[in-house]
This record gives sequence, structure tokens and C-alpha cells, in this order.
Amino acid sequence: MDLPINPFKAALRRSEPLYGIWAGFATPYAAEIIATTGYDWMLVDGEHAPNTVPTLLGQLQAVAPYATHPVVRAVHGDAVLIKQLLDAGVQTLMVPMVETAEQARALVQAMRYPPYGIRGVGGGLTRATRWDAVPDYIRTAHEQLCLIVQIESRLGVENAAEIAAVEGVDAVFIGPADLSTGMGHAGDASQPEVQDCIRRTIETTLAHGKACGILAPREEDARRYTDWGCRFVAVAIDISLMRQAAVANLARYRAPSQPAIVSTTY
Ligand SMILES: O=C(O)C(=O)C[C@H](O)[C@@H](O)CO
Repeated sequence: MDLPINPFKAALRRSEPLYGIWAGFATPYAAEIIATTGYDWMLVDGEHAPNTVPTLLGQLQAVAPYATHPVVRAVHGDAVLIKQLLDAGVQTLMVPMVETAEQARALVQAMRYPPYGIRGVGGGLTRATRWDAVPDYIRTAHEQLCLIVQIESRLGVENAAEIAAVEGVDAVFIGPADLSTGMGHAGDASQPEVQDCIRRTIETTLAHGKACGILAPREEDARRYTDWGCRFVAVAIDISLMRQAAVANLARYRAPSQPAIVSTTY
């Protein structure tokens, strides 16, 4: 069989925004539900959701029949973990808290086989090669792999030009929660100096010919960031959607301040 195409990587080169959703339930069942809803991509979160390599694998398998592309966020940029994730079939990898070009170059190396990098060869043991059904995987894998580095600190913003310029970095994703918190604003990305950092990072990334993405669950933020040039925007978080719907539904029957009455009898 042919090496599976990475439609997300190809779409990043086009101009229309790609709308994504954060998938935080860490189960294949919930991930599959999300994959049926029509978002362009979903962020399967290995950083803040309780995921491990096997749970991420299960979610990749669950969403494989659908058009929504799974972007997997690693808990950190360790080369050994990256090897396992790529072997499990991750095609698009996001790595949090990248602050220097040196870190970005190390991530590129971790995703490539020698002589271009340090990725170990799993061959027929791996889902990435479809257990050896894909011919010439070692020579061609890099064509369909996509690396997204997260810039989410003041240092990362300062080094954005050097990071975006690294060959093999396909896109930059801004983390507004960490960026604003690191700048002393406790998750409030609306602060002018945070907005300024976000805008500068988008402009710098685009100037280096790379795509830029961001998490923006509030509609006005999402629209502003796409106006500023963001190409892929996560406009929702599945866990928040469920909680908001549950709270709103209950509020139709009971005032929010009224305590829950737990009863085991009818
Ligand atoms: O800093 C950010 O913003 C992110 O990286 C996304 C958060 O980690 C996300 O988990 C918020 O729900």
C-alpha cells in the first residue's frame, strides 16, 4: 500500500482557514464522536489530557476512517517519546513550549531517519509502516510528517523568527494560556502586551513562509486571529462544550446556586 497522505500538511499550504477542536477526553469513543462532526482537524492532547502512547494509538485508530485529521500533542519533545508516537502512526505532531531554534532543530532530527536525523527504525513492528505494507517507508516518511512547534513563552516569542526559519518546522502554534500566564496575566490573553506578542508571532511565522495556528475557543478571538493570518485555529474544546451544555441544561430547571440533591430513591 502507498504511504498514507497527510491531508493536513497539504492543506496548510492553502489559504482557507482550517478549523479544529481540542479533544481532551482521552478515549477512542469520544475521539470518534468528535471525528464525525466535520472539523478539519482535532488536537488529541497528550500534554494535559490523561493520555499515554497506547491511549493515543487507540484514538488514532478510532478516527482513521474520518476526514478530521488528528494532530497529536506530545507531553514534551523527548526524542524517545517522539519515536514511539511516530511509530504508532502519528503524522502530525505538536510539541509544547519550544523556545529556541536549537530545540526546534532537535525535534526535526527526532522525526527523521539517519543520515538526516536520529529516528530509530521500527520497520515491520510499526503501524506507521502498516506493518511493512508501505514500501520504502524509511526514505519517504518525512514527506507526510508534519511538525508543529508551540510558541508559548516570552522567550519563544523573542526567538520566533529563528524557530520558524528551521527547515523541517512546518508550522507554529501559539499557546495563549501559557503565554499569558508566563507574562504574569494568569491565563488572560486579552491583555494588550499578550495580544501584541501573539500578533508579532503570527507575522513573524508568516514572514518565514510557515503556517501559524492558535487555540481560540471564543469566537471573537478566533475571527481576529484568522484576520491576523492564522491558518489553523482550534475554535472549541470538547470537554468545555460538554460541561457548558450540561450546566446550561440544568439551569433550565434549577437556579445554579441551588445545591444538587443527591437521591438514591424515587
Ligand atoms: O497555552 C495554551 O493555550 C495551550 O497550549 C493550550 C492549553 O494547553 C489547553 O490545554 C487549554 O485547554
